[in-house]
Amino acid sequence: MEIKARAKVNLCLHVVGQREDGYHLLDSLVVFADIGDDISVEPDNKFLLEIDGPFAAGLSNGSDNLVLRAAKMYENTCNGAAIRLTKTLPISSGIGGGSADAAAVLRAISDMSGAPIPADNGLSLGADVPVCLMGSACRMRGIGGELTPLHNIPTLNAVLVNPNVSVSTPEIFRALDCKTNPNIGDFDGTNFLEELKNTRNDLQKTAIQIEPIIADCLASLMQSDANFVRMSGSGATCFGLFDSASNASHAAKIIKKDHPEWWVAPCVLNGA
Ligand SMILES: C[C@](O)(CO)[C@H](O)COP(=O)(O)OP(=O)(O)OC[C@H]1O[C@@H](n2ccc(N)nc2=O)[C@H](O)[C@@H]1O
Ligand SMILES: Nc1ncnc2c1ncn2[C@@H]1O[C@H](COP(=O)(O)OP(=O)(O)OP(=O)(O)O)[C@@H](O)[C@H]1O
Repeated sequence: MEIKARAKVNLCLHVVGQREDGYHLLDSLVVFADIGDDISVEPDNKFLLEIDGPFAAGLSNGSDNLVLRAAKMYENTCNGAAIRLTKTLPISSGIGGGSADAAAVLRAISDMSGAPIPADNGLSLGADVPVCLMGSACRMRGIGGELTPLHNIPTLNAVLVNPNVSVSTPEIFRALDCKTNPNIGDFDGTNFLEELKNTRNDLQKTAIQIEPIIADCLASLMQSDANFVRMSGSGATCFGLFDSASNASHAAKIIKKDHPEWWVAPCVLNGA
């Protein structure tokens, strides 16, 4: 079974509170790209993981890999699975690569073996796993597990830019100076870009303080005539939105030419 573990983009991410256990309460609009990691899953008598692809070197195939942690949630309901992960998304980059991989494996083993998806929808593996299991535009609240589907978000031509710098999600949350920001408010998508401009990524300022190169990514997207730019998740990946696929592709070529060491990916967000 072959599955695409699609990149997640937080169009906005408001930090609206903090629980006693330290986890933050979020209010986020999440969409998915048509690009991601590739995963193949076949039945086996034990759980095995092989990794290849451009970002394979940053990961071990040991028991800490989210793919194996997801697979082992089926230890009592499935004999095993041989899994291949082709890692094309940068690691610790704010586009949920690890969570998308985990969600894809939860789905694949459930389909393959008939075992039900775990009751917490993978939340114990990572706050982004439930939204990645949903795999379509959602408003995400709570610590990540409260999901409401969104039907009025348009299909978006985008460019994702990562400066090849890993960002630690806990470090960014810890360094926030305000953890009680306002919620998103009403968002029905009828005047999408205008409504989006009234939202925020409350992690962006802190992420730029820790990794100033994120500001360069945002600036390069602005200079290539994006209609809107912002950082996704805890960074460092930034996205720009464009009028057309050809404008996005043109912008991606220019940014890559100026910054050959960056990961630059034109894509479609919230496509069919
Ligand atoms: C920033 C987001 O990507 C937004 O979509 C997610 O909230 C993070 O999702 P994730 O990487 O799957 O996060 P996890 O692996 O569950 O958490 C990593 C760390 O981020 C912090 N964390 C995460 C989610 C959350 N709601 N509050 C937090 O404070 C915690 O310190 C946690 O130990
Ligand atoms: N299969 C995997 N793919 C990516 N990262 C993994 C995987 N398994 C474990 N990890 C670990 O999980 C951590 C975060 O990975 P991930 O790439 O999902 O971060 P992220 O893109 O910042 O996600 P988010 O947007 O959810 O914060 C890293 O420390 C990484 O080493």
